[in-house]
Amino acid sequence: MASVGIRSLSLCKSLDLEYSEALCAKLRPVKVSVFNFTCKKLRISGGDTRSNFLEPIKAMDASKTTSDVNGGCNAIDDFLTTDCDGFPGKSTPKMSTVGNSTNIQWHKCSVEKSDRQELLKQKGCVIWITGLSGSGKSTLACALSRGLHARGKLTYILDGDNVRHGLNSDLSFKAEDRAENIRRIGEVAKLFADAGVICIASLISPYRKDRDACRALLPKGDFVEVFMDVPLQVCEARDPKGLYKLARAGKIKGFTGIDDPYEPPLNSEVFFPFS
Ligand SMILES: Nc1ncnc2c1ncn2[C@@H]1O[C@H](COP(=O)(O)OS(=O)(=O)O)[C@@H](OP(=O)(O)O)[C@H]1O
Ligand SMILES: Nc1ncnc2c1ncn2[C@@H]1O[C@H](COP(=O)(O)OP(=O)(O)O)[C@@H](O)[C@H]1O
Repeated sequence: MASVGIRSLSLCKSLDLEYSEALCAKLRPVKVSVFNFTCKKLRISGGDTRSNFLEPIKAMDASKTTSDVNGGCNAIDDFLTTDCDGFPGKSTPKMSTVGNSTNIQWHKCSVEKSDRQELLKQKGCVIWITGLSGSGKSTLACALSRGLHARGKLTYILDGDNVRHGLNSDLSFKAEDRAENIRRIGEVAKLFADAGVICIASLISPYRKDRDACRALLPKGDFVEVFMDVPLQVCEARDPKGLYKLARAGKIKGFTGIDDPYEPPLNSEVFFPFS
């Protein structure tokens, strides 16, 4: 009989998600609350949202001729990008070097994360599900997404297997490629959270250092690590894709849990122990 452990779920007050998937019937239902967000005033409302939204743009466009002489930073530009620092005639832009990218500049927009969160009435965050192949990561991710969707919350799943079909199709399973896989997914997850979306990342992410680096990308409290603490023997007995069998037969090299390490989290916010 499996049981559910929760180390800390203090993130949520306003919405409780009862996790009780049919597939996970053996698990005791767990209240997962991640979304404590008090909605402030909404700026866009009413049935005719689209045309209301355009009114201020039209009004500002009418004043375009007078402000156009002003370094190309006219009223409509102001509305779309209040920050005109990048335009000629304005303050000297501050250039940076990040990794191999030189002479780059962060462009700030007046529509910020908080505005998007207000619009969506939720808090953008990352729920990071880690565990061995076959531990139930995808099942939990999907159940969580379905439960939140039913409650009007916008979610998006970044599943390791799926992302490897596109963005990360150039990566193998050797250690440095796994690290790059996790780094990229961490960065994408951060963008989703910045968009105000509840991003559910579901990937083995076997190395602690890589997961911790993803955590460090987000403000404190916005990264919720969920550990599927299911023993190798259980995952191997499930073996839904037959990969453990192939790994044991030596047909897959470097398979997590068999001949590649899995480093369990030391302090995950949520864990699902199997007993
Ligand atoms: N060598 C090796 N080790 C582990 N897993 C392997 C391997 N080769 C292929 N697979 C399949 O790839 C899925 C894991 O991809 P991830 O992107 O989540 O892995 S990782 O985070 O980069 O370690 C994983 O899917 P899940 O079972 O959903 O975890 C496996 O089906
Ligand atoms: N709580 C659970 N109890 C029993 N079986 C489960 C549970 N969660 C998932 N499974 C089954 O285990 C297998 C692996 O689940 P999956 O979600 O694909 O794991 P992962 O994404 O970690 O590889 C699937 O056959 C799934 O139906």
